[in-house]
Amino acid sequence: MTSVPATSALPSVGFVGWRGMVGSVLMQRLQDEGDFDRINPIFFSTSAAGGAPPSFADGAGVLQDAYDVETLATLPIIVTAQGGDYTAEVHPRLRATGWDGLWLDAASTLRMEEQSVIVLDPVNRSVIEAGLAGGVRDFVGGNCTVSCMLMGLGGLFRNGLVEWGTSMTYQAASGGGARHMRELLDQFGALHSSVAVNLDDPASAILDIDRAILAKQRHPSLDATQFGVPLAGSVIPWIDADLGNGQSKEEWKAGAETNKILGTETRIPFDGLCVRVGSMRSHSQALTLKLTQDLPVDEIEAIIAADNEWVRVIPNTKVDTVSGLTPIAATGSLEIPVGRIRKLEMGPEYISAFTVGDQLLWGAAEPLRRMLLIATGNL
Ligand SMILES: NC(=O)C1=CN([C@@H]2O[C@H](COP(=O)(O)OP(=O)(O)OC[C@H]3O[C@@H](n4cnc5c(N)ncnc54)[C@H](OP(=O)(O)O)[C@@H]3O)[C@@H](O)[C@H]2O)C=CC1
Ligand SMILES: N[C@@H](CC(=O)OP(=O)(O)O)C(=O)O
Repeated sequence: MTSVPATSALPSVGFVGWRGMVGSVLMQRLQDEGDFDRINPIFFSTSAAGGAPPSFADGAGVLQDAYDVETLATLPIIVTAQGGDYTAEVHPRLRATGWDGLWLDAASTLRMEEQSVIVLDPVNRSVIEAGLAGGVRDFVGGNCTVSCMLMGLGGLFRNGLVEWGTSMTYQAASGGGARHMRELLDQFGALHSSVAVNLDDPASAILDIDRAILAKQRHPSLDATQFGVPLAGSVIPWIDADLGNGQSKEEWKAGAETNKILGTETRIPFDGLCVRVGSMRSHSQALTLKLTQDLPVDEIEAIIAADNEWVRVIPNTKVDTVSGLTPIAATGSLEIPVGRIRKLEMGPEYISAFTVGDQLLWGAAEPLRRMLLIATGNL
């Protein structure tokens, strides 16, 4: 066991996975909001124990070994964005030592365990409070697509207005992590390079360019290690594991997690298709909802807009939609735009909606950051 510097009266919080995609965004949010002034951070690493702490953490000690459960067990709170394999390996060993600290996690491993709560406090603060009061010690961020959807459309769900729903997602490369983003950019670069000369010549034939791009996309030299197949200039209509029943795990999470977060007594059927697209960051989704009532569109919009301070209803016009309802518009912002709200031909209770959310903010880092604040009495 390594001794952890106990330099302050502030609660000590161990951070694992702070340099990954979710971890980096979490670190940025903690800095932006001055949250490091409220805690004593201890940084862990799975790959560089003994190394220098991150440059933003003034006075923090050297990196601790993220697999050393004795050291982890000295802390009252651990926040991890390291990933599911890490959680599966370390969490049971740590609990087996008798540790009863709070484990805050971005990975899906523990989400559906009976003794865990999925955190999204603007939507389920009461579930979180009940969990804390009832002795729950594992608090897990939800699936990014589910959390962003509920931040946008929670008003309809929480008012009992959704009979069932289906979502068709357009999920960004960053959903896979830091290495996936790099791979997508490398692919774009390689594709561009393969036709750069022709592109510079306005007289070149577009079909020649098209053929050359397709040849490059299909060529084994185009690195697709992370996604398995090329994503640049394509889409991949499968995300996460194959459950063997025709459904992907990402699709299963939509129904399972939505209902767990909401704490529904009667399950709301929610299902759809999850698709990886070549956007960099922010997940989009097109929704069809069957409402329990025939409400006018302006009333539906008002219910959505009133649910929390981050949701923004985008008027259903072309000009507002193309400027305000895209990953480029949503990225880097905590605002969740919801638009394309209209009645569908199937009947007056059927509506469409489209929403985009920065899946690294409300979809991952922000619910964990806020749970840390709740746990330390700061929210
Ligand atoms: N990406 C997303 O949108 C979302 C992810 N999640 C979940 O959060 C967890 C973490 O995901 P994510 O942050 O995307 O994963 P990343 O792959 O970006 O990071 C995970 C770990 O990989 C290690 N790593 C190795 N090489 C690199 C590198 N070049 N750059 C950065 N880190 C590297 C780091 O560990 P070390 O420093 O110890 O070497 C890091 O903590 C997963 O369980 C994921 O399912 C949840 C919601 C959304
Ligand atoms: N699966 C999501 C990101 C993610 O990590 O989800 P989860 O935390 O549910 O495994 C995506 O690839 O876009």
